[in-house]
Amino acid sequence: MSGSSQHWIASAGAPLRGRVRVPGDKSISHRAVMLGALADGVTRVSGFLEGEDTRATARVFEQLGVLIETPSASERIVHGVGLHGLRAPGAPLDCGNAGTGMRLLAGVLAAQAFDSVLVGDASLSKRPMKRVIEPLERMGALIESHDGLPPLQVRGGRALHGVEYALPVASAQVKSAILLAGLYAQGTTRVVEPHPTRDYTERMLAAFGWPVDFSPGRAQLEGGHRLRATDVDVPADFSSAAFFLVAASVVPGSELCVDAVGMNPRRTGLLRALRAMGADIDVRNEREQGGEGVADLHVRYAPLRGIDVPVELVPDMIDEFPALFVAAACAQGRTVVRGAAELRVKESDRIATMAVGLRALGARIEETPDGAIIEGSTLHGGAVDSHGDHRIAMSLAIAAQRVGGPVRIDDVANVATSFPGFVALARGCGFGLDDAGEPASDQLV
Ligand SMILES: O=C(O)C1=C[C@@H](OP(=O)(O)O)[C@@H](O)[C@H](O)C1
Ligand SMILES: C=C(OP(=O)(O)O)C(=O)O
Repeated sequence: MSGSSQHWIASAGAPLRGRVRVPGDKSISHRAVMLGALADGVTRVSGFLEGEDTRATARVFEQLGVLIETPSASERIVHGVGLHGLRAPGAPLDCGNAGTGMRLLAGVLAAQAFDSVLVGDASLSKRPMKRVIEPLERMGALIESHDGLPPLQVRGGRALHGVEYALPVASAQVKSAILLAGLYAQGTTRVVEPHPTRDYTERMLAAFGWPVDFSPGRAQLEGGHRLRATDVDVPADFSSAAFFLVAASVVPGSELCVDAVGMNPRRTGLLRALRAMGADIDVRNEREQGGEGVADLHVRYAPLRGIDVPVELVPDMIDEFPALFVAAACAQGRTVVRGAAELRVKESDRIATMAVGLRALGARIEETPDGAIIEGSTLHGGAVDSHGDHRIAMSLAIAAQRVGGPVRIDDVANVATSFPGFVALARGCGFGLDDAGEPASDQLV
């Protein structure tokens, strides 16, 4: 996807107003397809994210012999084949741009009777996979890679055994890969994390009837049970809501409500950080949806001030740093981010791409190995590149709402991986944002 010629022209629009509903949670959508496929019975998923990442995961399970129906947009009916019912694929399994897809699938496939190959796009092909290969091999798996990078050749027919594994980095993807392999392992699989991470795999396994013992920072299960199909109602993705929370906080005169957002505490670190910066965000109408807390987030413009982002918040807002960097650039004073080296191995090196992008718009920002120091600045127009990273593209579009002149944002097609419909939703509430689309072939020189 990286290198697409699709670009946006963004500029300050109107104050942001109205109510928006962002698409379904990406993490939960991936897992709903995976567990639905491995369950006995039929799982109906509503609120499924129609993003390229989650569609890639659904296609992979179709290649593995699972029937997945799409009765309407954002709905899937997954005809589970049971834990041992997947079929050998006839071709490599393409995870697209999704680290979550590839890493969790590595855990599932390591335990199958057949060989498989996991591939991804140019960005995913540069992302570290040793972090899943190492613990899975300790469980008895055999996975070949290109020095820790995809493609992954996952060998089948291996008998797995449980392990106790202390994660070197806080990663829900690695934790989940180990737990999914643990479903097939002899004995107990136990994972301990350096900081608690999102617990969707644990919660969803429990909802599918698998006994899991978990609390923040640890999870444990035994092999040898069954998953029983259950319906999954996916809440709106906090990470997608984040762009609107920051945009309305930094555009004077804004007042916006983001409806029915998933509020899992392992996801809402940005809310705590923005409030510490002085943001005016009310959490209203808290309720449950499909076993997850959701709420309507009412946000009004407020002048922000810089903060030292507490290191313990980092895993709870890991995907929200590009947006936080924009809030920091629009704030009064200095914001310091540390303990976030993981940002360097996402869809792009998010510290470097945001530093280059914001600097091109006049921000004063200094990279550090594990974060950045950002001074509140007056932003101006310019040309920036998202490097094919969806969260960078959307964050720079927010920054553009605060500038005098237009901002050209290149390489934005990847936004469809996590947030299809972003441009229309953003324009609908006041963003100045034009989707310039792919140039016609006769315009290409
Ligand atoms: O488990 C998940 O669904 C995810 C975990 C996080 O990755 P890491 O596990 O690499 O931190 C996050 O960045 C990603 O967008 C989704
Ligand atoms: C890092 C992300 O996703 P993934 O790891 O699944 O590619 C993200 O969506 O910001």
